[in-house]
Order: sequence, then structure tokens, then C-alpha cells
Amino acid sequence: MRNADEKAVAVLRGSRRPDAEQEKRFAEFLLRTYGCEIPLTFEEDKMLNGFTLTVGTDVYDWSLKSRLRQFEEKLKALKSGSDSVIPLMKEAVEDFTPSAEAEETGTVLTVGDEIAVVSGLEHAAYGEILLFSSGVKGMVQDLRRNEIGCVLFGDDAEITEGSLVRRSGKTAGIPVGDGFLGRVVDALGTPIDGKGDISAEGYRPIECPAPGIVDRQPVNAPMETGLLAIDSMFPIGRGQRELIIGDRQTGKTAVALDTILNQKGKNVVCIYVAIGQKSSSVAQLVETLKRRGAMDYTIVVNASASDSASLQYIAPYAGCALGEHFMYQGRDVLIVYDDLSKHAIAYRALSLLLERSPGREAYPGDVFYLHSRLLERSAHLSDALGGGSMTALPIVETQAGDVSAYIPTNIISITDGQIFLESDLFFSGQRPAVNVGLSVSRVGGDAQTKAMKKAAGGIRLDLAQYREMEVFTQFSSDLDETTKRQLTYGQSLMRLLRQPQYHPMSQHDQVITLVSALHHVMQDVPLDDMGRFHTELIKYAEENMSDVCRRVDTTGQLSDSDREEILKVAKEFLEKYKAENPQNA
Ligand SMILES: Nc1ncnc2c1ncn2[C@@H]1O[C@H](COP(=O)(O)OP(=O)(O)OP(=O)(O)O)[C@@H](O)[C@H]1O
Repeated sequence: MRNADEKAVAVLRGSRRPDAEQEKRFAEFLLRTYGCEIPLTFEEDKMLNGFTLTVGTDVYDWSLKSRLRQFEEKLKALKSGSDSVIPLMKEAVEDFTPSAEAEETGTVLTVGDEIAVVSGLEHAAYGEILLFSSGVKGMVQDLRRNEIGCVLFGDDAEITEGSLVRRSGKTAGIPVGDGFLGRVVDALGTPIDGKGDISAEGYRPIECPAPGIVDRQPVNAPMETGLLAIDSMFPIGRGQRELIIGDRQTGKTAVALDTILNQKGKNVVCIYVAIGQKSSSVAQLVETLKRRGAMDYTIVVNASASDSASLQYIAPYAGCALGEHFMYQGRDVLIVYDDLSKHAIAYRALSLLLERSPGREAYPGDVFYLHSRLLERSAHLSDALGGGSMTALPIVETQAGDVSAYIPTNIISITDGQIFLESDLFFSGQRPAVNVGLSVSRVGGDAQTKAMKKAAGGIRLDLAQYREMEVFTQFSSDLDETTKRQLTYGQSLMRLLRQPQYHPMSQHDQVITLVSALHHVMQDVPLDDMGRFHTELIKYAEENMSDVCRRVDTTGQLSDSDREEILKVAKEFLEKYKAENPQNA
């Protein structure tokens, strides 16, 4: 029996809410031990995946651990036939004998600014959850000689100096499962969309080692964004990590959102992690996803600007754990971290409060590890592990286009390429504002479908030549005919790469556009009329060669004869267009 002054919180690990029979047994046990009746209250604890049992004012540790382990082994042996589970569960409850275990307790030395310094917990490990006497939880972040620095996930006003802290023996975790699809949750997995509780299938620690080399296979399947500028030149593969980088308000979120919308009907689970954003922007985004039918396969994890720095710090790891659950089931996952600059800032705030020495731009020394351990968890798993994948689209905000700042360079070096969005292009109306010169995709080329590869052929080269020529000819007025044509060709290509928001293009749409554009079919169409011409061309092509469109979409191949057919139809449409619009001919 413990000191009667201590506050009583105990955790019934890995268990469902105890049934009436079990509760009776607890009550009897307490009566036997204390000689009087003590009220019991059970509360679900999502973070530790268990139930907190509060008993009077004493500390207990109810351990069902060994029973549960045996029970799990039996279940595994049975491979869970539901008929045979019920007697097993009964048996587990009947054989249960509560026991009190010794545990390590410490005291709070100082507390403030979401940080507590604790002494006396000699065996606490990095990342372990500590339970404060007020019920608030914290995570060990700093291990010093005689004390521990801990970030708090709750109100620090309730914690007083000298109060008691207990170890939980567990690292922070999040409930996971299909029930989360279509929901908005906070960084601890608690629903915040007012739609009630989520029934979880399992539980995953938020920090988990990334799959090793043998557990992976090369990226070889495309993750189409539906954006012509990206799919044609910087293709993304399933399992790839592609950074979206740019100044504020350059359409970074829009690219990620369009990619999520484009996954409709493709059996991809999408996760959007909002870090340090306004809750109103997140609500707007959720509304857009709902309206466009994308919320059914999407989970939104929100740690808003008004949440504590510690919640913002763990949000991407929690989102990643949710994604891993699906990835290890062999499914494909797309995860967007919006954005990692704010994540780094939250971590910097925590580190400075923990009195770690500041390094470059006042970030702590391990800020590279902060992001590398997160992004390394995205992978294309080997077939032996189910062949699932997790594609990451981290977003980073730059200041005045400076990609060489600390956080952008770090993340550029961790990821497999970047889509660089430029303010000047954005404001000149070129949206998505992809800078073709600075963007790159290092592994996606292998994942691009043969049809796209064939259709997109030399577009990057053509655009590079155009950009060079554009600079040289900016101030000269009399240009020769070839240069002029090259310029109009480049301009028409750039115009075609403009794409309104929420209008992802299908694969056949992109292939038809690229084949016709790169064969100069659209060159003479006035730039102002390009949008209309393009829309009508696609409609005309879909009506006149539906079999080619279907073949491209289903097989991902583009035979020479199909290409000829596309060109023929495009030219036919051009003639029709010229006849209908003689002023543009
Ligand atoms: N392709 C597009 N066509 C038209 N408008 C667009 C396009 N892409 C983005 N926008 C608009 O540009 C604005 C900024 O986009 P967005 O919020 O995605 O940028 P951001 O870089 O994520 O911004 P922040 O820095 O605030 O995170 C939005 O109003 C969005 O509707």
C-alpha cells in the first residue's frame, strides 16, 4: 500500500472498458486491501491506449499485462475465429487477479511555458509519457544528469512545483484505423469535428523507426497529381517524398489539395496534417474536400496555431503513424505536411524553453533529425511486407524565395525532389506557379507511365530553351521569323500549363494536351483563347476517339498509332476552330 496523500491514477493497459463483472472484482480487491469501499472511475486514455482508473486518493497500477499477453498469444494461435473468442475473453476475466506493482515516481522541480523539469525518474526514457498528478501528460524531451525536461500536453497551471510525477513506461501513441477516414482529429487522435467518438482498430506509437533498406522496393508506380505542370515534368511516384516549396501565398496548399482531389476512386488514403495554421483555413479546406467528395478517403490532423507548441511538434508524427497503419496493410497512402517550417518553429520554441543551446537561426542542433526521421518513414514497402506505400508531400515556406535558408536546404536534401513555386509567376497569372528550372523529381521518372513519358518527351528542354530565349530577346524589337515562332511556341506551352484550381486532369487529358502542344498544333491559337481551345479540344477528342482515351487511362501505354490518331484529331479540331473563328485564323 502506498502513501495515502498521493493522488490516485492508474492505467489498465491495453484493455477495453472493464465490464460490470470486472469492475466488481476491482471493488472487491479494494475492499480487501483497504477495508472500506472506494469509488472507482474509468476514463479512456487515447494517448496511452488504455483506461485510466482513478481510485480515491491513492496510486495503483493495475496490471492485466501478463493475462493479456497470454490471451493475445492464444488469439494469435486461433487466428481469431470470432466464435471461439468469446469463451476466451470470459476466461481472461475469470482468471484475472489484480496486483499492485512498484513504480517510479518523481517530483516537479519547475513548471511553466508548457515545460516541466522533473527530478527523481532515473529510468525514464526519451519520448516516454509521464503522468502528472493533475492528470496532465507530458513527454520526456531532455535527459540531463539529475533531471528531466518534459513538454506538456495540457494546462500547466494545474501542475505545481513539488507535485508527483509517474512514469507510464510507454511512448506517446495514437489510435488508428479505418474509422478515422473522413474525420478531423487533433494531434492526439481525438476527434474535433463534433461527429462523436471514433472506434479505433489499433494503436501505433507516434515515433517509429523507418523501414530499412531490405524492407523497401524502388518507387515504380505513379502518384498522379492531376496537374499537367507536375505530372509531365516532375512526376511523383508512390513512396516518394516530394517537397512543395515557395513563398507565402504561392499556391502550395493548392497543389497538395489538388493532388488529394485527384486520388478520388484510386484507392489511396490521404492524410492532411495542418501544423500551426489558422483553424478557419483548415475548416475551409475540410469544407472543400467534403464538397468535392474527397473527405471519404481523407483524414485531417490539425494542430492549429492556437494549440500548444508540443501538440504542433507531435502532429506530423501522429499523422505519419496513422498513415503507417494503412501502409503496413498494403495500401497506398498520400500524406501532406502543411507546413514543416511552422513545425520547425514550434520545435525551436520548445528547445529554447528546454534551455538547449541555439544553433543556426536559433534552431537546435538536431533540427535536421527532426525532419529526416519523419520523412524517412515514407516508403514503398517490399512485396514481402505487403507492397504498400506512403508518399509524402511536405510543404515548406520560404522568405523572399530564399531556398538556401536553413530549414529549406535541410528538407531539400532529405526529399527526393522539389516543386518550386514562384511568387512572380503566381502574380503574372501562371498558376500553378511551378518554376521549371528549379523544380526537380529525382525518382519519379521511373514511376511515370509509358504514355506520359512518350507524350511529355522534350517539354522540359523546349521550356528551358524558351526561357533562355525570352531573356535574350526581352529588349530587342526586330526578331527573325524562327526566333519569333520559337517564342510563341514557348508562350503557348506556358499558357497550357496554367490550370485552374480543383480541376485535376485525367491521364488521357494530359496526354492529348501534350501530344498536340509539342507538335505545335496549338501554336497559332491566340494566347487569350488558349483555355477555351484546350477545353473544347479535349471534349472533341473524347467524343471522337474514346477508345484511345480509354486505352491510355487503363494501360498507361501510348502506341505510335494512337499518337498519330491524337495528332490527326487535334489537327482536325484546329481546322474546325479556324473555320469557326476566322478572326483568330
Ligand atoms: N491554380 C490556381 N488557380 C487559381 N488560383 C489559385 C491556384 N492555386 C492557388 N490559387 C489561389 O491562390 C491563393 C493562395 O493559395 P494557397 O493558399 O494554396 O497558397 P499557400 O502558398 O499555401 O499559402 P500560405 O502561404 O498561406 O500557406 C488561394 O486563394 C488560392 O485559391
